[in-house]
Amino acid sequence: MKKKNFATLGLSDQLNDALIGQGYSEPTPIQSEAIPTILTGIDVIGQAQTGTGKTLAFVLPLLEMIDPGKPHVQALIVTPTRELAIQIAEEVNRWAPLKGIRSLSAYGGQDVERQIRKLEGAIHIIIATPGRLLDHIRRETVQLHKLSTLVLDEADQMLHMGFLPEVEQIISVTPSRRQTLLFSATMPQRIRDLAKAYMRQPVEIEVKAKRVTLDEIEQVVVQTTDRGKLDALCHLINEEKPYLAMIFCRTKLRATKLNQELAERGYSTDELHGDLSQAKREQVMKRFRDAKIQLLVATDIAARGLDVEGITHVFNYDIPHDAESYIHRIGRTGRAGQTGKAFTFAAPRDAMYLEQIERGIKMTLGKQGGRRNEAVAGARGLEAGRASRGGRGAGTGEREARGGARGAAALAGRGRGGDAGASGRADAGDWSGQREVRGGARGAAALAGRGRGGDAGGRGRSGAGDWGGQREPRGGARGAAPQAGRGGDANARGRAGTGDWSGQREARGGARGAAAQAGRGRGGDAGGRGRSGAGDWSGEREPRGGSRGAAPQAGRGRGGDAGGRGRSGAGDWGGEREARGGARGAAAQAGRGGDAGARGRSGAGRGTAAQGGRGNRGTQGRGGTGGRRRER
Ligand SMILES: Nc1ncnc2c1ncn2[C@@H]1O[C@H](COP(=O)(O)OP(=O)(O)OP(=O)(O)O)[C@@H](O)[C@H]1O
Repeated sequence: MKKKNFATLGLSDQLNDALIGQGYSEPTPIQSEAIPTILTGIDVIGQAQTGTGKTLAFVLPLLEMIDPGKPHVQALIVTPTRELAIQIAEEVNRWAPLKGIRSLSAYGGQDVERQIRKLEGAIHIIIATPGRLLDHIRRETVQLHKLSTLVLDEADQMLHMGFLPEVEQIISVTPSRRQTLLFSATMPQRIRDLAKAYMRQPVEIEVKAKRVTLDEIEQVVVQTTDRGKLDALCHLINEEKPYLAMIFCRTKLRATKLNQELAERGYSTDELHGDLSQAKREQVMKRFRDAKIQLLVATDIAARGLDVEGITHVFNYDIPHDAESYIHRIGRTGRAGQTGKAFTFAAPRDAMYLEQIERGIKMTLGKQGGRRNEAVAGARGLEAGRASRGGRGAGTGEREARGGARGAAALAGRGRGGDAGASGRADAGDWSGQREVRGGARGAAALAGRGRGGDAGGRGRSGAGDWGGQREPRGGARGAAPQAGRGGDANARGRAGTGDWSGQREARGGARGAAAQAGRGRGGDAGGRGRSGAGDWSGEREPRGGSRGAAPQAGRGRGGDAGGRGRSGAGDWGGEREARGGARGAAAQAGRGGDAGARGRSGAGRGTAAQGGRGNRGTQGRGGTGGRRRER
């Protein structure tokens, strides 16, 4: 069977080639279903889980349908927040110039005059928040009477009370024969019914999943008290050591206060909410995206749509008041096939909300006392392993070997990737950790075999993670594989060198930089090479972030885009204790890309150290896989 790519969905070779070049060799399920339907010109309500590629599902057909020869606004994308408008505008701008399409983003807090000046040339597509768009409509600086397609992203929120009047005003100045597209991860029935009043016989595309939330996100409720919350949060942060984390609060005031408290305790943190100036909002988002801050304390303003690579954890410091908010908040992690963890703090008086959330997501969440219940988590991992029959997980851990073999099996062999015709295979992660070797072989398999990497016909290979950690070598071989095999686009190779390390103390992040983005490639764009040398270092205490600098952007380009290579050297380092995160970089995104006919390969992380060779039998181990609010 011919492998699906974007051209088989009806997109031009030009866009298809560019997508492949950027590591998007295979459409996600929502893209496969929505793109051809949208191209026929009919109305669509599209629903799929968070982080599954809905943005490109509507952006790509829009770009295909716009005629750059016609000097008027043909497509409009409306989003609930400025951050989302900026993010989508960036996505549009990645591809629009290829087709000679000009776009404009219009959102509050930005200089109107500047926007108006930009509007003087022909603009084909506008990405906007409702308030600012209405401002332009009133000033008659934007005319929508020839609009062909209107997209409401996060449609359920846009049609909720807070936005509905503005959306109706916008709709009233567009042609009635326009195409209307609605997308969201959540679409309550009452909103669907309401939406139909603004649509013409819409086709409803819903990518069915077993659950509404992603399996890739481990969800835990932390039972606490209002007074105990801050300590419980800090305890979890210290224990979990997120790479990037989002912490959600109910109000702007509470977000500011929590941010201050965390800063006083020495955390790398900042806040995001609607009381900040636009310049500050943009600066915070940039610093967070660049991993210059580890924690982002936010209100629900940041709950929807934001796609920031590297968010490993979401903390609901204040419990969300409905299931939709919960789904979107936790959906900031576990995106595009990665794994993540979501902790929700619940005080006794939050019981009602918790019930509501559990009803909404149709599952009962695991509960913990103030401290994580190690045994429960450990057992869960093993259970998952058994159930999925992925690889094998030999765990001989003794205490708190939490998560243990989980990766080794949980998702092994499973993948999104590794689709039809491909073999999905992941070796197990052997480990014999003794204390808190948490995360263990996780990387070794967690996603290995999963897929995106090493898609049908391609190879996704990742070393296994053999290691015998002794004290808190957490994260261990994780990098060695998590996304390994992911990349390596058509005809390209996504390769990441290994992460050699012999960490000693808190050498956290380890070789991570060396590869974090390695092979990933924004860097080595079409025809080019993204290469970065290794990051040698031998930090001893808290050399956190490791060789990160050495490579962060290395090979970034989704792996070495079409025809190019994304390569990153290894990160050698020798820390001593808590060499956490270990070889992670060595592969974290390594190989991202590696699709059709390509190879995504990631070297292993040789662990020579005190903490055990976390690294992997790796080089060869095959993981593989075959393959309601207003804008604030
Ligand atoms: N075909 C693809 N192959 C690989 N990665 C993809 C593909 N399509 C999208 N992605 C990536 O997946 C990530 C999530 O996509 P996107 O932000 O569109 O998710 P979403 O479904 O809109 O999520 P949310 O519901 O949270 O808004 C992005 O980083 C995007 O670049």
